[in-house]
Amino acid sequence: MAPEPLTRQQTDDALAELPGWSTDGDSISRTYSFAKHLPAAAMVVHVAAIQEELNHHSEMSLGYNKLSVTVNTHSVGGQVTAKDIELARRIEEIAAGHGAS
Ligand SMILES: C[C@H](O)[C@H](O)[C@H]1CNC2=NC(N)=NC(=O)C2=N1
Repeated sequence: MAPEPLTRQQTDDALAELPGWSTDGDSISRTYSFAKHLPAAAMVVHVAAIQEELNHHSEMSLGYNKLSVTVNTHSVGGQVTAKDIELARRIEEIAAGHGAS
């Protein structure tokens, strides 16, 4: 069953518990910074593994020492759902271990 889209208020409330994450109303995103490139690249692989586990996938953009993650739920036409919040929480759990800030 497709997840229900969150209201903007529900999204804002959820993001209040996820510092650094923001929304434009259509997706949620965060950019992480690293001391150098390889830790950023390693986090991409770790996030990809989590995404496969959840069967929910973000857009990731890797720079020299930055990783940007943006996610919404395709199955409801590109809106924010609890699946996106769950993925963000899971990414937050591993971020510090990769030296991300
Ligand atoms: C068939 C498969 O379950 C779907 O395509 C999954 C895969 N990953 C997904 N990721 C995201 N972000 N939204 C989806 O609706 C989605 N659906």
